Amino acid sequence: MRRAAWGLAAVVARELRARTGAITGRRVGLLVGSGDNGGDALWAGAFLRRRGVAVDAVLLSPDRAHPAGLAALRAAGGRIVPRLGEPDLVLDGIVGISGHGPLRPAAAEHVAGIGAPIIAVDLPSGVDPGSGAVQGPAVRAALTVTFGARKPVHALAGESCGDIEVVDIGLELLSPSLAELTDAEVAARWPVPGPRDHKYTLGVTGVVAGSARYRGAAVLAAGGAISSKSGMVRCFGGAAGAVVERYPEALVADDLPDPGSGSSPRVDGWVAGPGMGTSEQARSWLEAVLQRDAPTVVDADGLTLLAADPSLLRGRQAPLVLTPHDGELARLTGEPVGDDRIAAAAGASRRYGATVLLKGHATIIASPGSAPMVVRARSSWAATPGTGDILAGMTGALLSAGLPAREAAAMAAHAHARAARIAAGGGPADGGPISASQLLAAVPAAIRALRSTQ
Ligand SMILES: NC(=O)C1=CN([C@@H]2O[C@H](COP(=O)(O)OP(=O)(O)OC[C@H]3O[C@@H](n4cnc5c(N)ncnc54)[C@H](OP(=O)(O)O)[C@@H]3O)[C@@H](O)[C@H]2O)[C@@H](O)CC1
Ligand SMILES: Nc1ncnc2c1ncn2[C@@H]1O[C@H](COP(=O)(O)OP(=O)(O)O)[C@@H](O)[C@H]1O
Repeated sequence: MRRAAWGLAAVVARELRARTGAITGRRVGLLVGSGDNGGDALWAGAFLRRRGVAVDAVLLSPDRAHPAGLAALRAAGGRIVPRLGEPDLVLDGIVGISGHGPLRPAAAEHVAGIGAPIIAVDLPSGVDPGSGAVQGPAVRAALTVTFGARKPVHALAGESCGDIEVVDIGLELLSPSLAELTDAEVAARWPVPGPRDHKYTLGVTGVVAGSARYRGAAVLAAGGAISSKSGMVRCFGGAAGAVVERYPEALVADDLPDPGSGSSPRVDGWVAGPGMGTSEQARSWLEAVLQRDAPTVVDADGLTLLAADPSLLRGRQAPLVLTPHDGELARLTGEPVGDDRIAAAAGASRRYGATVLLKGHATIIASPGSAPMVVRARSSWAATPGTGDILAGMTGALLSAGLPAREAAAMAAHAHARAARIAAGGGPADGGPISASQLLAAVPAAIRALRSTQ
């Protein structure tokens, strides 16, 4: 605990200097709960006293405050107070990762009275450690300091956690229960043509998308596939004309050829659903795609059709990726997504025997038999119509290149989020509004940026 608290105190001292220009003479308030999390805050307070910081602590359960931490703070000249005055920074040591439920009323009252930035110890108290859900009063931190490794809550509740800082405590940690690819890992797996490659060797992507009503969805899905890698893209459906107008490189047809006809063109991975509607025609196209022995992404209207008739998957063996938003996941499972998005995605994954990519600010990827993965968007500018159609195309392009379903989904979401940030012109100020077309135009730049990390 002392090693963790030492690291925590070092971060607090750094933040004090960055935010106020000094350490000595500044004021730090501690909100201290009954567990080890409170102990970390108390010990950190004791270390900060040695650097000339005035430290006041509110004990939310005075009888159960960590005895050694409390003794150390008192010995170092820290004060126990009924309320925090006007500190420069506050440490939230109310509850740690064994906490549950929103802040209790007394803690909530103290938190509501704080005007200073809050540094959360391990996680912002009141946020559910497993799901990241905020179901009542909770701390909203400027910075969260955690120990040893990030935990799922840090990805799932990014807005409550603020920036995340991991303090090394020299322990051999178990592998995280929620995996996340780094930029370099995505870049290393991205399909890149070599000297012996040609237009067929990186995989042909088939896109069944669009209708008279949703012409744009076909253009965006095809564009997502075309922009993600070299290799051929074939588009089928009621908006094929719109696709080829925008992308002369796409091979298009109004109908899906019968696989038994002999004239069926080669396709190594499919995308089915964006904008294709839920007509009888759309259903029969989805059925035809799902009967083929090639990896497939089902998105949008394809998910609605699948939810209405799961027997469309009968006999299917080839890899399948489903890319629902919350509404579509609810259709697939028959119940609302709820607060535990990992459990919801994992449940659908088991039910359909598929990799499920549940879209959102934290996108969850659940695959049968594997640890769930998360992709953090780090910006919310992608929340605009048509961006999901692009993601479906990108995922299909990676599947057709031969990547396993779970990796293809996580890599596509990772590059998609990067493209959104590039298009928004981010930086510390987070940029400004984008349309789906602008996100699509930034996909090659996102891949270049990822590859430059290698
Ligand atoms: N330019 C084009 O051509 C474009 C064409 N597009 C195409 O349009 C077709 C319809 O797609 P769609 O997703 O808009 O409608 P649909 O599946 O009926 O569900 C919508 C309902 O679900 C719910 N909902 C809950 N959570 C949600 C969430 N996180 N994100 C979104 N919705 C959420 C919400 O209900 P609520 O919870 O508000 O009651 C909402 O009313 C599809 O083929 C798509 O490809 C679009 O891509 C846009 C660009
Ligand atoms: N608040 C948000 N923050 C970050 N990304 C978001 C947010 N809301 C949606 N997205 C992303 O935008 C895309 C929206 O997809 P979707 O809902 O299918 O839209 P559409 O059907 O209009 O294409 C997904 O990639 C999703 O992860």
